[in-house]
Amino acid sequence: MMERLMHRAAQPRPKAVGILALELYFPSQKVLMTDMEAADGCPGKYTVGLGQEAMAFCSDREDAVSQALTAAAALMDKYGVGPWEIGHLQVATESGLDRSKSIKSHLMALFSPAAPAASTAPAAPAAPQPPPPQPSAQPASCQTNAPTPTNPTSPASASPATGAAATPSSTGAAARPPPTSWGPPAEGADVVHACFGGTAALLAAAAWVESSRWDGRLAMVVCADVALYAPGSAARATGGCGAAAMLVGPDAPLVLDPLWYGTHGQHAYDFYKPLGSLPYPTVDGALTLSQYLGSVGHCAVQLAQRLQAAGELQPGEGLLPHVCAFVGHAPLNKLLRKGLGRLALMDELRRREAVAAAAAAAAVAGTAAAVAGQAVGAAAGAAKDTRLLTPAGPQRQEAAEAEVKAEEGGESREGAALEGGAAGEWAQEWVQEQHQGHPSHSHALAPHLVPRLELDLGGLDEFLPRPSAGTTTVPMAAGSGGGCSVGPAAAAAAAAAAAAEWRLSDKSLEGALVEGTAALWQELGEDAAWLQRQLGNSYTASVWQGLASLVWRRGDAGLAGRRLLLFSFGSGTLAALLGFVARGCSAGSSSSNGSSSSAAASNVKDGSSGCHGNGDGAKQLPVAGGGNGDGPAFLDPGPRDPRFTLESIQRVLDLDARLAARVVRSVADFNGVAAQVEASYRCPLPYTPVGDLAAVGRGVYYLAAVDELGRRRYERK
Ligand SMILES: CC(=O)CC(=O)SCCNC(=O)CCNC(=O)[C@H](O)C(C)(C)COP(=O)(O)OP(=O)(O)OC[C@H]1O[C@@H](n2cnc3c(N)ncnc32)[C@H](O)[C@@H]1OP(=O)(O)O
Repeated sequence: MMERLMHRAAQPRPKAVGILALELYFPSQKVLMTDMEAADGCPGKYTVGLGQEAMAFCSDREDAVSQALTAAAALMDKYGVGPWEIGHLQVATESGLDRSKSIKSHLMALFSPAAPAASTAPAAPAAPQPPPPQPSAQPASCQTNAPTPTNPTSPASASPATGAAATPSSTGAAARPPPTSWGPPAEGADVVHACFGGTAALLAAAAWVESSRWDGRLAMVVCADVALYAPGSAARATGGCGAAAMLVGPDAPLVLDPLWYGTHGQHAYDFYKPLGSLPYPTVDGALTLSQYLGSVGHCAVQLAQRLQAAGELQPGEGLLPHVCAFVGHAPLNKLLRKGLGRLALMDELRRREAVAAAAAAAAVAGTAAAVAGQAVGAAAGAAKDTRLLTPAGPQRQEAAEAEVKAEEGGESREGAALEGGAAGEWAQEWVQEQHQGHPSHSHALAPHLVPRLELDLGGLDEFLPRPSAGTTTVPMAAGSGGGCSVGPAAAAAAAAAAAAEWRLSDKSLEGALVEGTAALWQELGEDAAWLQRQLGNSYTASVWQGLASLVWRRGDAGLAGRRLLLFSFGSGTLAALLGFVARGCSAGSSSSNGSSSSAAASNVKDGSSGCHGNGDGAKQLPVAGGGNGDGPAFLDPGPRDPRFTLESIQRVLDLDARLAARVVRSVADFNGVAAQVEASYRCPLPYTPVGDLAAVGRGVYYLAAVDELGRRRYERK
């Protein structure tokens, strides 16, 4: 037994684990924000103030279960993936309908070896138990029905599942033949943590693929939610709904970079769903916003520290010049823009810290040589790569002078020692593997994106290092006044935490950051936010809708070889900044920077590669970062399964057509449908949904009935 385990441990581990395939589902109906503004008498508030265009909504025919079923089934259809290929299934939601029975258990109907499910009817019932007590008053829109037959097959469920939402094998690839025996993906379960659940599920799926328990199959992650807020509440216009399904496995076109990972967790009652008979959350709107933006800061600090410990980021170097896109959880578009502004602020803080630390060290050493060397080196690196928020006045002058001096002195940051630090040896291995032996990845990758910005950052200097070593006075969080004396390590941690939340409630700084990063937003944020603006919030699925939007708009040519930064947030609070590296088939990114590698070229002559269609069989390497010339090359041949490439994801998404097919409903219609959904939470059993089936597209799962024992039956149209 031990030998067998050791043998498995010695086998090569899966590489480049990440997202292989991505599919979305959003319902066919939407309400326009301009119409909601007119109805609420607040022109401009939802379109300009929140930055939204439209909100997707659904009737009581659809819920988190039906949407999860639709997205998962459509993914398998369109990518030609057989149920036997999936060995692990995670589901994320915050719109659960049952406190015990998981959504995953409903999805298992798709993995029956006997037959794929067109209907998810419950099996023959056990001896009926007395139904739980129900509210005596039956809402006007409730409809009772006769007890549901035990194993019904409706005409709809017998029809093939095709249509707008699910076109079988859109990638043109057939599912691999089933093995003689296979088991359903029993591993994995529902994950609940507000909107962060999808990311937690994705990380768990990736961890399974990377673990010694991996059986060689793929993992699937499904995120589904309905965001509906109480009528008349400030949050009403920030609803939405939808689902995302992803396949996770090795040799992915969107690789989860284990180094690019910064997290934050905190207890807060900003948004939650206490037990009750309504679908609405309890929201402290202002607190949700500060939790979100504070989490951006905390995650950025953590991520930068991790990268610096692994030698991937120099002191003073910012995160944003290393990424080609920013994708975020999007309750409202304006918040995403503020999030990007906050990231830019964190980069600026790092830059100033490095300048101040070097100056403090030089002051302590008291030598002119130290001033010329360390201070100038750090300042120059920072000034060169992180000009997101160019300081005003004397500091700007100082930074500019330092940059010039460094360039004159031929300072090279490539020579910086690689620190193992907390990231440890595995991190260095990853760096070596991915970056062809270049330990540092510190080129200014996207300096052309960096805007000049005049900002009053008064008070920021309080956070910067002082010449004295040892005991330090740590400034407290914004506006709190005095500080306290602590040791250096604790001081550093406290200063980092305080910096992450620096002037969080300052609306004028917030506005200035949004304005100052307007051009950066167009470059990094707009492509991902494009879809989210048109759908509204769909909680766990939101951030993956952003990723889909980015792939749809940029495709292989605009993403291959580049890194994107994804911010996931869930109230309560958990958050993460994650880096993905896009691996493509096109030579676009490499031809723009002129880099190639014969070693990598020989790797792709393998006929099984998903990236062999570029003429001479010798694929040019994509390059990390913005592709402006001198970034280190990734040493891999790109995705290997032709079903799973950036191009196939883009083709499957087909977002223009799907968005165009949606139907605009009036605010009155939306309110009527939402009232039915609310009523369905209080209806006695058995219950038949009242929502119009004509609004359910072909290939879409819907709720057919709820029986007298509360068992829900879904069918596919
Ligand atoms: C829910 C999750 O998914 C988890 C999270 O991420 S939590 C983070 C986001 N929180 C939520 O989505 C909670 C649900 N939503 C809400 O509670 C509320 O919609 C909200 C708190 C986001 C806003 O509610 P509000 O108090 O009515 O908004 P209010 O602050 O008055 O106006 C919003 C913006 O529109 C602007 N605005 C207001 N009226 C305007 C008008 N007529 N024209 C143009 N702009 C206008 C305001 O100036 C404000 O802009 P800034 O924030 O940039 O200053």
